[in-house]
Amino acid sequence: MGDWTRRIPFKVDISGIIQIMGSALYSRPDAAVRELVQNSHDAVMRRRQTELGYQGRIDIQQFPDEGIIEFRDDGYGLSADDAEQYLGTLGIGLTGLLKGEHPSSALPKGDQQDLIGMFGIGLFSAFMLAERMIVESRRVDCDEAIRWDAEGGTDIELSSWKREHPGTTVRLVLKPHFRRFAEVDESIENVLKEYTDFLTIPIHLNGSAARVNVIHATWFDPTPEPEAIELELASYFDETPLDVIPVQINRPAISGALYVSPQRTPGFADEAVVTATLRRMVISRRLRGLLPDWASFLRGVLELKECSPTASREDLVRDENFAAAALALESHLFDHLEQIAEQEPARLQAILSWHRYTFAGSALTETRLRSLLRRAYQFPTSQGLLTFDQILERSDANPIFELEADQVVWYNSDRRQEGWINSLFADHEAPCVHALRSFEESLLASMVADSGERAELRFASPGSPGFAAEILHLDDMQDASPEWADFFGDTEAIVRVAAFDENQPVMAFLNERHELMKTFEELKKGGVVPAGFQRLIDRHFEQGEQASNEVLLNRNHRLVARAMEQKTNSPLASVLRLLVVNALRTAGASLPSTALTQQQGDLDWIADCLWGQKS
Ligand SMILES: Nc1ncnc2c1ncn2[C@@H]1O[C@H](COP(=O)(O)OP(=O)(O)OP(=O)(O)O)[C@@H](O)[C@H]1O
Repeated sequence: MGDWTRRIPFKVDISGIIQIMGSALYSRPDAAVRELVQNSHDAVMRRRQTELGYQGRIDIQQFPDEGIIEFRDDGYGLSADDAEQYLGTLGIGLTGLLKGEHPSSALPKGDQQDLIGMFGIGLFSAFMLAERMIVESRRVDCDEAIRWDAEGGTDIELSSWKREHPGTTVRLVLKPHFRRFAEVDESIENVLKEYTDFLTIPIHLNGSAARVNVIHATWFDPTPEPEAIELELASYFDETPLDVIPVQINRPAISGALYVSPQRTPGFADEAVVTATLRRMVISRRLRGLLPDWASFLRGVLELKECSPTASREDLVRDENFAAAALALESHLFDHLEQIAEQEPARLQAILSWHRYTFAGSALTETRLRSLLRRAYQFPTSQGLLTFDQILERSDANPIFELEADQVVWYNSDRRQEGWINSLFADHEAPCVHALRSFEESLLASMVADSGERAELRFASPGSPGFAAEILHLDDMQDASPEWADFFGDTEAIVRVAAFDENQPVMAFLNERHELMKTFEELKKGGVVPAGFQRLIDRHFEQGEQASNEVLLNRNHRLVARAMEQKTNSPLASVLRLLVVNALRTAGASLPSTALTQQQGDLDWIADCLWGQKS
């Protein structure tokens, strides 16, 4: 056989496609209810555009005995041609053409923007629930009505029909295992509440005078009352907003409202969850990825006019319009928060303290958030709660001691030292920040780094430059000699000597990193350390700062002075070591077991010297 070429057309297996539409495109069978309501909505909207004073309504009627459910509207209706062209053509709907979504559309894109449909496939979702679908319709400008009758995949029967008023009735003869949609009110009510609450067209179930979709959705109005938004959000989401953020963005067009949830989210790995609507039809109640990661405490409803739904209308397409909406929302949120930082700082502080961990954690990577937090996030300090800007203002470095830094920010990270550090800083203009909660130390470090090269963060401990001179007013501090350092070795503390208040022999300073390391070692002894925990610890120590407790011996104290004049094997040296161990333990340090054994040895040695060796 020679070479050959043949042009073949793409082929479509209609019944196969309909089968897929009915089983795999939508994640839930009740999506068909939404699609049919949406078609009625569009028909009513079209008629509203042509007839002044016409309101329109949608009726859903269940016939439990027959296993039938009907969707009725008094909207624009269909002519015989419309029905032939659009009802049975997969992929083309008049709605999409009217909106200019389809390539063959004659209309400029942008007209008819109140209509929801666009793909020309939604009607077929009915075959998820139904084995047969009958559409009866009369177009507003036609005298004759039509009847369109189809079973999934077979030929469609189109015939003339009688109908008094314009509008459309879609009748579904349900598959046996979906008969509940004809029998149970709630099965329909729940779907309607989930998707259609915000539609402006009233929907009535089984002839009831009350509409099923009742939400006013003030937040979609062009100039809504803030109080009304707050009340409606509270009733819709069933929680009290801590702060309401109305959203009216023109480009890209987004409207709605967000609010700060009073629920503390478990961690900042969580995402904000918003209800997204398109032409007021709910697309998703858990839309992710739209709000910035740090805004996980936000909830709300947003109409995203320029975003596109996926074909199943269960999510939004992550395209450039979605990205633009996300960007605009982030900027809107910042503008809002920055505005309340200016106008109502107390309110912002209340929000920050409620969602402290989320804000502080996220501000580590978000510079704009961090600069907002500088003005609003309150750190506990030796002078009470202060924002970073207030801390920096009070932390001017003393030019006599500091050549390299304009500001020195002191911090303590160990809760047990809070009172002790406060007493040391009591007569200082500079506060000491107690960075006690997780992230606060890193947040503080990032804020100091943001303040320029001439701002420094220092640990409030004698090992830090300037601490002894500036804070303790000690200008003679020295390291203990190697012999003495070795003598105190088992305490694992760095020992220094200086002259201070003669009644206080020893000062002890805890180092939180050291203490953490000890806890970690204990854990290790007890068994395997979980990998995640190990990584956390490693990261914590990566910052590479010293990790030792510190002790200052007072050379003004009689006993210390005498002891240090002698050798380390003198009984007085052992007394001194007992004082050091005691000071560390009083401060809350965890000491190695060798130091505790040594304490017993020291006591025995002192007793031997006083009273002679035990016989
Ligand atoms: N109740 C109705 N009244 C008038 N026309 C209707 C009605 N239901 C369907 N149609 C017509 O049938 C077409 C196809 O409907 P279908 O639901 O398949 O697609 P669509 O609504 O256009 O788009 P999508 O797939 O995005 O929902 C519609 O565009 C509309 O012209």
